[in-house]
Amino acid sequence: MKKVSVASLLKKKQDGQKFATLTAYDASFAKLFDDCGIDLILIGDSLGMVLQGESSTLPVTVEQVAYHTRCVASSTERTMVVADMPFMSYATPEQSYENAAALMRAGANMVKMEGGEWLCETIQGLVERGVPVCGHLGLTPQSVNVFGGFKIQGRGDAAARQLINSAMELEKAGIQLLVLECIPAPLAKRVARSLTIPVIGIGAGKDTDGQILVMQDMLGITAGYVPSFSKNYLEVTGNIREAVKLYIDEVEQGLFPAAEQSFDE
Ligand SMILES: Nc1nc(=O)c2c([nH]1)NC[C@@H]1CN(c3ccc(C(=O)N[C@@H](CCC(=O)O)C(=O)O)cc3)CN21
Ligand SMILES: CC(C)C(=O)C(=O)O
Ligand SMILES: [Mg+2]
Repeated sequence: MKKVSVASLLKKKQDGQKFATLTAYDASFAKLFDDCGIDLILIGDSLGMVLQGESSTLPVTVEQVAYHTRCVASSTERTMVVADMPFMSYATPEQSYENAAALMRAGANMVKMEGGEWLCETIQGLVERGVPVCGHLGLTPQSVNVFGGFKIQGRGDAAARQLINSAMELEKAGIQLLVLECIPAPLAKRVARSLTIPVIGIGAGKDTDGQILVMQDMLGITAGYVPSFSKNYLEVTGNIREAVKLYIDEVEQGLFPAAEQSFDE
């Protein structure tokens, strides 16, 4: 089976075709998502919250993400595999090379890092050394202590301008995908239209090129807090495979996220 690549996601963007992605942390769900046609699986550092029961993503280590990346990569054929670089594992370019290498050796096709302009040198260095990079802007959960909680970002003209500038600088530095989390829908739409690369949203409205959800949220089995921008698809279908297929369908048709799962401003 032909593997999904950045080029195929870029083609979807250019053709105006939306795509669905999910987090996964183990072989069984990863295989199920791969079978259902999920284009990209993220081994998110959300695993600290949904697997370990922590109240933030900060305790997660590179070794833990590498372990779960191995679990996912070993059972997937078609889907792209992206691994989160955990908190403080990419504070300097040198540190990022070593830690990204561990995740790539574990089977990732790309690594994801949270942050703006300060990351540009790191991104350029990684790409030059053969590591594809996905950016992440908006509500970047590793900065929860700076934000003072999991709060919507990018509200107001100044914050919006700042986020658009950051996105353009990251693209120039070499990211091939960008995640936008928990920002007003109109801002996410502007960013997606301003960039050539595919933009994947979570709590960022329906006008990004792709969508991502934490798998436990879309199955309604999350221990702890469930963000308001998620939707329980298992409740609708009563069957996991059908839930995943319905999610893909709703994303492709532009039905998810609806207004109730988006922030206007
Ligand atoms: N289960 C789960 N789902 C996620 O989407 C997720 C995680 N865990 N862990 C890592 C991060 C943290 N995330 C979060 C967590 C909470 C909110 C939250 O409380 N959002 C409020 C908006 C707050 C505001 O209005 O400013 C919401 O209503 O959704 C958002 C993202 C997203 N990620
Ligand atoms: C919510 C997604 C984008 C993420 O970073 C994670 O699952 O850790
Ligand atoms: Mg993450």
